[in-house]
Amino acid sequence: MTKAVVIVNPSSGREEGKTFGPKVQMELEKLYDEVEMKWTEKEGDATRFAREATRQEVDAIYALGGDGTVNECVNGIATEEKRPPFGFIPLGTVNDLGRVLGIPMESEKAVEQLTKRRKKAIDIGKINDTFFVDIVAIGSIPEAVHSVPVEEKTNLGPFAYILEGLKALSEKEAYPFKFDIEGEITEVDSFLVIIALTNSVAGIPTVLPHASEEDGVLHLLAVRGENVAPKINLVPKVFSGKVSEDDEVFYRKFKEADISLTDEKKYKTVVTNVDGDEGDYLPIKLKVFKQYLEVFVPDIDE
Ligand SMILES: Nc1ncnc2c1ncn2[C@@H]1O[C@H](COP(=O)(O)OP(=O)(O)OP(=O)(O)O)[C@@H](O)[C@H]1O
Repeated sequence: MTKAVVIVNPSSGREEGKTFGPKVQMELEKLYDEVEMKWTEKEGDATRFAREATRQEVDAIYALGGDGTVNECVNGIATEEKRPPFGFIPLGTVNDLGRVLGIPMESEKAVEQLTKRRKKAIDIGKINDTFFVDIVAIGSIPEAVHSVPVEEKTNLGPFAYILEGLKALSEKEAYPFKFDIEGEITEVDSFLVIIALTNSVAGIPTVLPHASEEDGVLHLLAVRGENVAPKINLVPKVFSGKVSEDDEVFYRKFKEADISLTDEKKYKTVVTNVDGDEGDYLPIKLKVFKQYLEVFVPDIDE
């Protein structure tokens, strides 16, 4: 007797969960004896459902939702010793992990692919006590993202973040970061720090061309500079992946790191963005868990 649990956030993206939920159920019933649908109502539901299902030792957990829902489900699974494979249909605006794994962005196609799949073990990261699957971002650009209205996100997709970020650049200053990367201390003034697991940032697959979802390291990129305005020309370079050529960018890969500020009084003012949603304030501890989670990806050879 095999069982899968499907966690649906009906509010994600363009609210397609309601339409696609039953289609996903029908498709997965070809693979599992029982498919249980769980509909989220509020923050925390997806984590709770995923943890309950993991403890029941179900054969697979699936999510239908945006990056926030995927993050919540992974947080429910990752704390447990025996972890079922995880699949998802991206319904949000950015869907970095979905892009990296080759999951179709068109929900109809992604549903069709559900039965033509293989498993792949991917890295996940941890910031303080929370797991993440994609990215931690800190600075003026990610802070601006927190104020992007939901409608703008839904209509413009990833560009909403970039537009909002560029607006913020003219007004904001950099923060005095202190990176403790496996014992090496570096102080960098920066308005944008990205810690990524994959090569896709804000839906753009070229930002960290050498990063891969299974390389067992976190990739940190910080744009150097005290004042934001003179650095504005660096942003297109960052987003076209030409970052390593520039002395004005600090880049390291690592397994564990602490990020704080040289000025402790500013700690409570600098908040992180974790997989697209607001996360902890600085200081933070980061760690990677190599090939820790099995995910379903489309099997293109089949
Ligand atoms: N039934 C619900 N109604 C409203 N909000 C919900 C419901 N269920 C869960 N939520 C909240 O919705 C949040 C955002 O969901 P999610 O990230 O999946 O969609 P999104 O914001 O449209 O996508 P993206 O993050 O890619 O932009 C979740 O973190 C959760 O707190």
